[in-house]
Amino acid sequence: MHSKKIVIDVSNVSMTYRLYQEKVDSIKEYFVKLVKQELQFKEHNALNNISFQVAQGEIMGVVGLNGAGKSTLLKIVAGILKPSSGSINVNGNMAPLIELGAGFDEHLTGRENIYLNGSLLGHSNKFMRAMEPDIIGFAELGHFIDVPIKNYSSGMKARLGFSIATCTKPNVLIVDEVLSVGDFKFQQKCQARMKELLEGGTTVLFVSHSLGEIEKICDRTIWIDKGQLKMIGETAHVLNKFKDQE
Ligand SMILES: Nc1ncnc2c1ncn2[C@@H]1O[C@H](COP(=O)(O)OP(=O)(O)OP(=O)(O)O)[C@@H](O)[C@H]1O
Repeated sequence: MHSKKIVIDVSNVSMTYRLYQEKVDSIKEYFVKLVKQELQFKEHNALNNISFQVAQGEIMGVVGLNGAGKSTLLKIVAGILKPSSGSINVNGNMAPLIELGAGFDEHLTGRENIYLNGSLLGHSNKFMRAMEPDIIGFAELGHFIDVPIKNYSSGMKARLGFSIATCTKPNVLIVDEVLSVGDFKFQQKCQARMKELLEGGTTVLFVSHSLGEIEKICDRTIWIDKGQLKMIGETAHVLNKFKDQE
């Protein structure tokens, strides 16, 4: 393990959210209170000094009870959230399969959003033009591809998001419960595509509540408990301890 290249390096990461206590009735009132520093908030420590490394080709699972901090951790690794302290280093091109379609513009059509989302993922227009037929075909949106996204169901949005995020073979995949996207037929397609991506050395960080799924695919697993890294190690061992605690 130690001789392998480190692809994900998380070092002393902490995350504190501010939970505002007061109810403000308008944006104006919010800004007035903000400027006067009258907004009361409580701080919530969602992650506390987390450090771990994932080596090239390793599939790392993340387990923990509701609210433990798993999604926060994934969003930080994916660069969607900035940690309050600590650092993250990711080596390689990453496809975050979390909050699928979060970067979509509701007023643009599915086809236009392919280009928008592609550029957010760092792809050129020319590249996205080449990928467009495959993306549209996989998402199975039919004529809806030229309809503004605001008319899509949440499943349709997620299908397009998944299709765009996986149109290239990334070497780092960040996955949050993505296998529950869409209906069961689409889930099977997602699983097949995930399997393809996993073959051939992709490094993965994978959050799931399905311990069976984690056991099936993860080499090592991290257990997050109330924002703390409770345990990291070989999957079967960590899952046994995790189940014992519940
Ligand atoms: N934007 C936010 N603002 C304030 N608090 C937040 C925010 N996002 C998450 N939290 C809080 O941080 C903690 C960790 O949340 P997170 O979503 O990371 O947990 P999780 O382990 O992914 O949970 P679940 O299994 O339920 O999805 C929770 O207590 C949650 O309420």
